[in-house]
Amino acid sequence: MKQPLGVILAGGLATRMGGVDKTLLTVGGQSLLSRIIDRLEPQVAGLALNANGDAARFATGLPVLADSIDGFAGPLAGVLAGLDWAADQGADSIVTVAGDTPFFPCDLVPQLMLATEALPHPLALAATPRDDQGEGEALKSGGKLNRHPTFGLWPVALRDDLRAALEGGLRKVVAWTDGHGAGEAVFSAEPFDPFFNVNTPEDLARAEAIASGAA
Ligand SMILES: Nc1nc2c(ncn2[C@@H]2O[C@H](COP(=O)(O)OP(=O)(O)OP(=O)(O)O)[C@@H](O)[C@H]2O)c(=O)[nH]1
Repeated sequence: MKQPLGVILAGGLATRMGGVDKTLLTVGGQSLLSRIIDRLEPQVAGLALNANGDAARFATGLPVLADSIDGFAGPLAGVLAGLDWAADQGADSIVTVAGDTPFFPCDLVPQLMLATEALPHPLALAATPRDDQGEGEALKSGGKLNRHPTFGLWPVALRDDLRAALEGGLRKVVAWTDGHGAGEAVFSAEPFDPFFNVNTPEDLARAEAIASGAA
């Protein structure tokens, strides 16, 4: 399988953060966007940012992909924008990461690719053990997992299916991935959940503490 392209999802409204661009917030003196680029770039064949509105505000040099589905249809709209871009590039798949999640695993992409080896499509979501059970228990096959719908591997071959689903009103990511037999790549949630994301000012303070080694 070819190395996927990477797409950073930053197309949401960030209402809990007062409508600011969360990717431009800084943690440890570095913007979330720059942290995410540093972590994702070595794992993918090329990168783009999914965001709506004026693209110039990001000033990263990355292509900025706007949603093609009207009315803030959620992260799947960003996945679709990424798949359309990837099709133009002649790529087979993309990996998405959320633009408000600065500590995602450095082996995200290879683990997602491994999780789809025996599947008809390169389609998988990242997951971590649920909080209410021990890590060892959850990592055993059949353990209960939290899936992270913005961290996935998505096949270009399913983009027309995804567009039709979105145009039909589908918004829930796992409803679509479950319908296509998506795999799961399971990551440790210790010492903290690597998919912890910054939704509120309190989350930003926690991210600062993690980055400084205090949490
Ligand atoms: N392209 C796109 N991405 C979205 C949309 N809504 C949310 N996202 C992205 O999906 C991820 C999870 O988003 P949410 O936490 O639901 O929304 P948010 O905008 O981050 O924050 P809230 O408005 O406070 O819920 C983030 O990476 C968002 O940028 C959308 O309508 N379009």
